[in-house]
Amino acid sequence: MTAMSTVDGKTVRVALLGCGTVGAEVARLLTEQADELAARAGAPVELAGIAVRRPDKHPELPQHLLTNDAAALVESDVDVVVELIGGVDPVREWLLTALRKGKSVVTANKALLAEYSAELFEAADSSGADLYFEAAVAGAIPLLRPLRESLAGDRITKVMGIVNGTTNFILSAMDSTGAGYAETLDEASRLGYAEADPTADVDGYDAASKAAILASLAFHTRVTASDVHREGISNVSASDIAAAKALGRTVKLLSICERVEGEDGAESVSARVHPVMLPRTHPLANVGGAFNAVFVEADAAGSLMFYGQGAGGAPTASAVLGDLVAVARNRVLGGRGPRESAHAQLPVRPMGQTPTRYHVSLDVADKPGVLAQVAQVFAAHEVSIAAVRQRDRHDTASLVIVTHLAPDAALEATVEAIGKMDVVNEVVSVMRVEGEDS
Ligand SMILES: NC(=O)c1ccc[n+]([C@@H]2O[C@H](COP(=O)([O-])OP(=O)(O)OC[C@H]3O[C@@H](n4cnc5c(N)ncnc54)[C@H](O)[C@@H]3O)[C@@H](O)[C@H]2O)c1
Ligand SMILES: N[C@@H](CCO)C(=O)O
Ligand code: NA
Repeated sequence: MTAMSTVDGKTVRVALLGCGTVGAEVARLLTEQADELAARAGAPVELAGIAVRRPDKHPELPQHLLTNDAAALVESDVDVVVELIGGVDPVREWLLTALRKGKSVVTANKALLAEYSAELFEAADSSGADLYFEAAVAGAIPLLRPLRESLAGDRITKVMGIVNGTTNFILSAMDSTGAGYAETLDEASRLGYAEADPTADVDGYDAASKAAILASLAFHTRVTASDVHREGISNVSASDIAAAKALGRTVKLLSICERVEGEDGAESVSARVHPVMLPRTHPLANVGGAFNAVFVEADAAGSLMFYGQGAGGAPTASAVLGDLVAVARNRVLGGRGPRESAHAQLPVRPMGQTPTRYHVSLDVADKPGVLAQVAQVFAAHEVSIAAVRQRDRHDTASLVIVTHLAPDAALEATVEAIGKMDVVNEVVSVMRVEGEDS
C-alpha cells in the first residue's frame, strides 16, 4: 500500500495536445494508472484537457475534457503541456508560450526539436520550466536521459544506430521475405509506426531530426536537422539487397554521429543518415521490424548498446509518461530537469570531408587487365582498397570492392570515374559500409 503522505503535493494539471496513435495511449495510461502515477510523482497527475481536431470524432474520450482550441488549453490553468500533434507549426508557438509562462513541456516532436530546441530551451530558462523529450528519439528506449544525465560526466565519441522504425521494418521485410517496398510501407502506417506523411520516414528526414538531437546532446553542440547529411531508403534497390546478401551482409538505415579529428587535431562533429551495408554478424544487423538499437561509445564507459521498441503508440507513451512523472516530481520537490548543454559548439564537418568506407559492386568486361585498370582509378583518388572479390560469368565478370576509410567526396568521385570506364558495363550497387569484414 502506498502511504497517502507521499501524494501530498499540489495536483499537477496536464494539457494533452493531440490524441492520435501516441496521445490516445498516453490518455489511457494516465487514466488507468492515476493512483500509481500519483504515488510516484508525489502528487495527483490530472488530465485537465485534451485538444483534438474534431471532438465529435472521439466518443471514447471524456467529453468534458475535449476542446478543439489547443491555444486556449495551453493558456488555461494547467501546469504541464504534453504535445503529441507533431510538426513545427502551429505547435512551436504554443510550446513557446507554455514554457515562457512557466508550464513544463513534454513532447515527442523530433521535427520541432531538431530545428528549434535552442529557442525552446531559452523559453524554458526564462521561467524555470522543464523541457523533456525522451519519446522523440528511439521511442520507448531510455536514450536521451542517459545522454543528458547518466553520461554527463563522460566524453562521448560516437552514437550510431537504427532510430527509424518504419524504414527498419521495410528493409527487414525486403531482406527476409523479398516483400515489396510499397506494401510494407502501407503496413508500417497501419501499425502506427510511420509519420503522418511517411516520406518523412523513407526519405530519412525523421532519422535526420533524431541524429540532430542525438549529436546535440552527445557533443554539447547545437546541431540542427539541416546540418545532417541525409539519404533515405527510396534508392535502395533489390540489387543492393542482393549484393549485400551475396557477401553475408544486410542493409540498414543508420544515423551516425561522431567526433572526427582533423589532421591538425581540431575536433568537429559529423552527423549523417544513410543506408549502410553491415556484416550479418554485426549486432545492428539483427535488429528487425520496427525495433531500434543505438550504440554509444564514450571514453570512460566504453561501448553501450540500447535496444527496444522505437515506434508505436504504447511504447512511445511509456517514454512520455516517464517524462511526465519526472516533470511532476520536479514540481513537487522544487527541482528542475537538465537545461540545454551547448558549451562545446564544435563545428559540423561537411559530408564530403567525413571519412567513410564504400562497397562497390560492378559488372565489368571479362578480359585481362580490367581489375588493374579499376584499381588504378581508386589509387588515383587516393582511395585504398580493403578487399576485392571477382566472379566470372560468360563474357562479363562481377567485381566487388570494399575500400578502407577515405573522405566521402573522394569515394564519390572514384565511383563517378569508374562508371565512365569503357570496361565497366554497369555500377550495380554502391553503398557505405560499417563494421569489420569477415
Ligand atoms: N507513432 C509513433 O510511433 C511515434 C513515436 C515517437 C514519436 N512520435 C511523435 O509523436 C507525435 C505524434 O505522433 P502520432 O503517431 O501520435 O501522430 P498521429 O497523426 O497519430 O496523431 C496526431 C494527432 O494530432 C491531431 N491534431 C492535428 N492538429 C491538431 C490541432 N491543431 N489540435 C489538436 N489536435 C491536432 C491529429 O488529428 C492527430 O489525431 C509526432 O510528433 C510524432 O513524430 C510518434
Ligand atoms: N515514424 C517514426 C516513429 C518513431 O519516432 C519511426 O518510424 O521510427
Ligand atoms: Na527514447
